Amino acid sequence: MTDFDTALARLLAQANPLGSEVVALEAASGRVLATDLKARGAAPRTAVSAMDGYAVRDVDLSILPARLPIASVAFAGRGDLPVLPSKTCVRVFTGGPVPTGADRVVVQEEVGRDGELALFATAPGPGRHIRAAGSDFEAGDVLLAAGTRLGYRALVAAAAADVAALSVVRQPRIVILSTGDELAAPGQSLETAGSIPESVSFGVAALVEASGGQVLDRRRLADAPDQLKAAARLALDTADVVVVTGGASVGDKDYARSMFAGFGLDLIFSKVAMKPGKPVWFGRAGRELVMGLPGNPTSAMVTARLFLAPLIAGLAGRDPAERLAWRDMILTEALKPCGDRETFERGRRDGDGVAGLKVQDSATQKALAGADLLIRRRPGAPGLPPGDMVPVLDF
Ligand SMILES: Nc1nc2c(c(=O)[nH]1)N[C@H]1C(S)=C(S)[C@@H](COP(=O)(O)OP(=O)(O)OC[C@H]3O[C@@H](n4cnc5c(N)ncnc54)[C@H](O)[C@@H]3O)O[C@H]1N2
Ligand code: MOO
Repeated sequence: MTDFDTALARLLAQANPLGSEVVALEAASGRVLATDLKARGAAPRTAVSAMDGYAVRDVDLSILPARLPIASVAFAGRGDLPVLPSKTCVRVFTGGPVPTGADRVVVQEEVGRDGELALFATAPGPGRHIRAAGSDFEAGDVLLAAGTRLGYRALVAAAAADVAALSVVRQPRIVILSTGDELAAPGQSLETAGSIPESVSFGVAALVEASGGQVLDRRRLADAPDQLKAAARLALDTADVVVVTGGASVGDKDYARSMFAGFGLDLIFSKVAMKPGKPVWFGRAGRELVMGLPGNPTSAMVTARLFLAPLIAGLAGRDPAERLAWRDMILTEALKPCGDRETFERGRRDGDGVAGLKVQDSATQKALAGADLLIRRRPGAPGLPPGDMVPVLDF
């Protein structure tokens, strides 16, 4: 049996970004840049006005009041640079090009009008209201470095670089195989004696997607070795990571590992000294990674959260450590002593603190829904009173 930290270290050694691919900007949300993103052009390309008003030379306002004819109008989108003849002004709007020679834009609230004449009665304030060409960025500037996750703010910068497509880390493709004769599609289990709704793959798929992966396929499989082998072959042909649920333990029909044996499965760890989730295993079959999750739903989700989420994040080019951000939180209720296996107790937020759930059964599905935190407990740790600090992870 491998201890938890060793298993995690071995897993993280495999959690490296996959290759890159080019995607349209529209499809880039949440992806990770594979290369630096440089601006095609400067922003702004010419000096533009920051306000609606009148572009003027200071010398033309040296005697006040001043009356200046409006030489032309510059809305945002005007393609040529306006000319500012001496002793005139140019009517400008926010984002419109400011003529060369203009010292400032006087905001329109400070300017009167008499037909095509603009009337300047008072000295303008200190603001010039001009955004210089290239003041945001110059052509060729790196706007986003390789490794940047394209969240909603970064996407604005990416679009501003004036590119239509981006080189991003390839999204890991995942196939989930749920094994067990007893499994039925939700909505159909009551119709067959002995069957139960297959629940785990729904949680695993959502966790994979939240971690940056793409679920290609999800299959329910009976405990029939030939069928399992065929499904393993198909999954390895299409996926980067195959996740198998159930059949991880020592039962007579626990085939999860053996179904990959013919495809060169090399185990990286198998059985971890943790509770719940002891039967979790991880390996490589050729270029593909395979993870076996225990069938008990809470065990499956705890191990998926602790091992699968950082693995997918790392393959997707994200920092796996983001998915392992343990922090200390105050206990609001006492905790019992920990047994001899490292334990990931399910907890819930309780005000600013955390309380362990009453139900700690690894098969529970109802209590799982309310378990928003994991509390990490070292083997042999003593019971703890309310007020003590414990390490927690968002679950
Ligand atoms: N003699 C031993 N028995 C067991 C051991 C052991 O070490 N020695 N380990 C126990 C532990 S710990 C766990 S966890 C379970 C996990 O075993 P498996 O991975 O082989 O899981 P199954 O036997 O296939 O299923 C366990 C349980 O979960 C239900 N299940 C399975 N898949 C799903 C699914 N996709 N959706 C919903 N429910 C599922 C299944 O019906 C079983 O009730 O083994 C212990 N036994
Ligand atoms: O350790 Mo199992 O994964 O709890 O029931």
